[in-house]
Amino acid sequence: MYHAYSAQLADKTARLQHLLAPFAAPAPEVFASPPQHYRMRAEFRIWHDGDEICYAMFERGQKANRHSLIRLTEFPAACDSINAMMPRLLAAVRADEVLRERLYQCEFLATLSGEMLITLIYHKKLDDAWQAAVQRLQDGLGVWLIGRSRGQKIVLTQDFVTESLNVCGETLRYRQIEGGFSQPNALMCQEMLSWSCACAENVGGDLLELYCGNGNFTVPLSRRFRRVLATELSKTSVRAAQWNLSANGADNVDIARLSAEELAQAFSGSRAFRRLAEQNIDLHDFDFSTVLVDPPRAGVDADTLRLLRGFRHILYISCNPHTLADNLAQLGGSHRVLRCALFDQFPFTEHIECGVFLQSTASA
Ligand SMILES: C[S@@+](CC[C@H](N)C(=O)[O-])C[C@H]1O[C@@H](n2cnc3c(N)ncnc32)[C@H](O)[C@@H]1O
Repeated sequence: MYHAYSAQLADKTARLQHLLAPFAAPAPEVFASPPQHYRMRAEFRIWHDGDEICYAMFERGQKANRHSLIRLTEFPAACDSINAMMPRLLAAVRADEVLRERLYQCEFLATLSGEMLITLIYHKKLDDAWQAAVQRLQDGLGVWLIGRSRGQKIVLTQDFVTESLNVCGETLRYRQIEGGFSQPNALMCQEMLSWSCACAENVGGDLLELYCGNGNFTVPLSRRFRRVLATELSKTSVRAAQWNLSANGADNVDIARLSAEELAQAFSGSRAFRRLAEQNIDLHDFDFSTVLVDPPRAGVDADTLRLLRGFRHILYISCNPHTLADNLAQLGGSHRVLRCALFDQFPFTEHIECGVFLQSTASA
């Protein structure tokens, strides 16, 4: 297993180096994951065969349909606590017709801090009988449960877990809300946060952050800048970020619900946003030295890239090195790569998560 893992990581490293070669990037700093039991999130379809049920998943690389569903009893990529909970949940649901009937999907969200949230998704209306049964299930399993069906979301106790991450020797607490984005590999997440903090050490000035999610990077980076303006599109994530900033004493951060595209418009002055004015956020009050972006797989759009060009430093976290390379090419030499890192978020998959730290060639 160890040998196979090293070989796949070496292959990913070579692929990343090849993609970043046109930008004279230094050799990547490589962060290895545990090869198994690294995922804090997992979701499964529920396979029904008469009164019998089991977990199922679509075969990797196949079209998602009934024929590509494979049944499974364990999921080695998921963390130990999810694997331990899988048979207990299944046995309890199997034994109760109200819980079992028309159960379609089940989603696990676990933390290093030992909490777990499970969402049960149904193709039926969730009534009082279901609610009584699921309350017994929650009491028996000692996890938080949520039921979902078309137009229904029933939260028994809470719809979040609280994670504890160690970043540069500091323990940070993060609320992760069901349905909001959180980094799936918590150990790699700690490495990404610590690496980003090391890049930002001694940079000074203010930080602009786009795609901030639940404030994952915002919290530790706020310690390394005078002020931070963080923006994000998803309401759920902004709600989580507000809690996370406050719980970790990050009181030098303004957070606004704006898309990256809207923020670029606000900067260019082509559009004014009431959401900024209502929070007394004036872009002129900041002295931005650095911009952090952590976009979805599609990368950064053209208008936002134009905005990025004006910053002395860019910290770019990417879940898709192909769009990262496209974006670096579009920057057209305005910045050079000072540091580069590979975080093996998803061992034994094609997926490469990486980061680059850029400095403006004008300020070099
Ligand atoms: C890869 S996640 C990163 C989140 C966060 N940095 C973290 O580490 O958890 C990308 C985030 O971008 C947000 N997002 C997607 N499209 C966006 C857009 N056009 N503008 C701003 N945020 C967007 C998503 O809601 C998600 O939270």
